Amino acid sequence: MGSVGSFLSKYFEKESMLSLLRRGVFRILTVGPTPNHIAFILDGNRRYAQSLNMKEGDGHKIGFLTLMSMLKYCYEMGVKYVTIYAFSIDNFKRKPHEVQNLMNLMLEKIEELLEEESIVHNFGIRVHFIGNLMLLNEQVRAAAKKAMAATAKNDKVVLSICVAYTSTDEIVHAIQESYNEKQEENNEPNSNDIGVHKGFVERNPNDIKVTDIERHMYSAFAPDPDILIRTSGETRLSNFLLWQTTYCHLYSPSVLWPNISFWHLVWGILNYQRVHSYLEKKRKKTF
Ligand SMILES: CC(C)=CCC/C(C)=C/CC/C(C)=C/COP(=O)(O)OP(=O)(O)O
Repeated sequence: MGSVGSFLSKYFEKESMLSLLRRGVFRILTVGPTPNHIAFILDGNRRYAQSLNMKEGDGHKIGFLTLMSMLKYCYEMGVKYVTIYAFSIDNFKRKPHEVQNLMNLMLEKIEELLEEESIVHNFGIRVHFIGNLMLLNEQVRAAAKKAMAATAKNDKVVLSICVAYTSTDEIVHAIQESYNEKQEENNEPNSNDIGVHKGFVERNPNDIKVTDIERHMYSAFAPDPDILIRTSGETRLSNFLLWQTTYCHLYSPSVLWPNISFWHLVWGILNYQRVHSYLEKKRKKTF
């Protein structure tokens, strides 16, 4: 009992030291511009498991624990929005048993997120599931809806979990919704006049504008991400937030997702701060 007690006190001592160190680092970082929204592509979970001769699914389980730490770091430092790519529509093409295992893991973890001691309660997180939720099985869809409803009143920070998501699907969905809206507004079910234009010259009030499409994006409630972190050294966007990342800083450390650490996040933020004023000028089109 004594040794368990001393192990626990050493553990908590180390944890509070680390938390103190993190707070010190965040203090320094907040001298510069801090990101409001960070998006993550959690790449490399299977490769991590393979490299350690583990079962494939164990890589994803460890990946989930890594995600919990990363969320804690982000919210502790004042990031308001975090968006993660948890499962793309293309991932449905994986072997059926792998898709099933990932869905089971998702279900288990969504339920865990709603428990009393979870990170969701500790940080007052509002959870959004983003994507074509109709492609999910009944159980996962119901769990996702339950999590959204249970956290709907949380207003401190936001976690958007992209599942059954691709950016092109989101854009097509938003255009379709914009089109339906225009038809309703004009009460012209067969109007052939509705077009899409890029927003400079207003040709026709029936035209779908960029702002219409933006209002109908699944992610319309969040500002565009400031930083996108994709692990495993991949520099592709893989159909993730294509519409929202024009002025986003992309950081792709070579580390596999389960090995990403606090220091990678710090490095990503420092790099973002280095290019921040340039990105802002581009965003505001001041040169
Ligand atoms: C409820 C909730 C938030 C759950 C999230 C669980 C989680 C960690 C999902 C990651 C899924 C995924 C397909 C990651 C990419 O790694 P990969 O499988 O493509 O690995 P690879 O890049 O090595 O092939």
